[in-house]
Amino acid sequence: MEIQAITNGGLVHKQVFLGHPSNASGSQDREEDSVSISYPATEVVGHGSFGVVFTTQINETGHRVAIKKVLQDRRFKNRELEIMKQLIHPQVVDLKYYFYETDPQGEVYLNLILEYMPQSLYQRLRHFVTQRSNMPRIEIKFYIYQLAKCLNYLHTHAKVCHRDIKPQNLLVDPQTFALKLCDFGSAKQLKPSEPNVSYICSRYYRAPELIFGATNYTVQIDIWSSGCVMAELILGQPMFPGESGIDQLVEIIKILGTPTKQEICSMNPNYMEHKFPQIRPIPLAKVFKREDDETIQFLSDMLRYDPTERFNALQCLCSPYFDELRQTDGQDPEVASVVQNLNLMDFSDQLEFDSLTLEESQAVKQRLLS
Ligand SMILES: Nc1ncnc2c1ncn2[C@@H]1O[C@H](COP(=O)(O)OP(=O)(O)OP(=O)(O)O)[C@@H](O)[C@H]1O
Repeated sequence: MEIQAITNGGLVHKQVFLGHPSNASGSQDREEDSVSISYPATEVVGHGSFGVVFTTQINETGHRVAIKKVLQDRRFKNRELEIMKQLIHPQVVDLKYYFYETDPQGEVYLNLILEYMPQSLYQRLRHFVTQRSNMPRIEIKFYIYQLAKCLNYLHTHAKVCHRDIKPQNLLVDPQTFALKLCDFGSAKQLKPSEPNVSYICSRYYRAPELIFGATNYTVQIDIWSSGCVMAELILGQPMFPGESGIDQLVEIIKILGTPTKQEICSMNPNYMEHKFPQIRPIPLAKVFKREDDETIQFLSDMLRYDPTERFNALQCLCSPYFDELRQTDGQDPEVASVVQNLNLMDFSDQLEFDSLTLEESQAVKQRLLS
């Protein structure tokens, strides 16, 4: 779903709740957490599977925002809202406010007022593809680094799995190269003791354990999707363009080869007895002919069948592939200025390393900041 806005003059006045209420523990909507705002009325043009998104500017703050309107089932809390209220990170689209509306038929709608970003990564990539050119390697590196930073925060601090990482849900500003994750409509806090549905995530980006129908999957499914996104930015087209659920597995096997018994066991032990045709892997260096060793190695670390062998978000951040962003001596001044403006080397102990022991976090910091 893409968004557009047509302003038709009139001002809308709304009493809205703050996206991050002062009393973080309470999920009740409290009057003391509400403010009044106004914005020019906009006509909705884009429709998605769950709702509509339009854009406007808040009069009181001057902030450009995107308003996502979704049908709200009165019987349940909205999971997207509950998750977004908790998330505060530079690489997550910020929930500024929210409000409810009832239409003449009595249907309740939830409106999420979000920080605005000019483009999706999907649109950005199309820009290069239509020009028959490639996205510059350094631009890919800026985006994938921010995605890894975002997932490290989501997975370790917030314990949230996004479950729908794809270029359409990664919003970018091509002027600054900032990237922010949006659409938490499929996101969930995964608990090891509770099963989760496997029919989530958009087809091309689905981790193999989801295709195998696993219900005990982990946040590592987001890393697979991120590997697919990175591959797509390099290739200019999806790496595994499956035409159906099962064809998706065929596309993966065509490149990575048939998974071993142990890999299948790690994805879903129920498939152990299943016979798969034996296909040999194609080395990634052949698929990505013009990429250097670090890039190939990093892609293969993200695109592993076994979710426990697949890099986690922090391992991704530590990959030599990103050393170009960390280099201090002789770094290209343009790269250095993007790194500085986006605060890419800024880490908050509390948000980003709180799953590590003191020793581990010191070692990681040395790697990340050297
Ligand atoms: N904060 C934002 N700033 C700018 N554009 C946004 C923003 N949030 C969403 N969009 C645009 O709206 C599209 C749809 O948003 P989102 O994915 O949250 O809605 P959805 O109903 O879940 O859509 P879909 O059916 O594509 O899953 C995004 O792909 C993006 O193009």
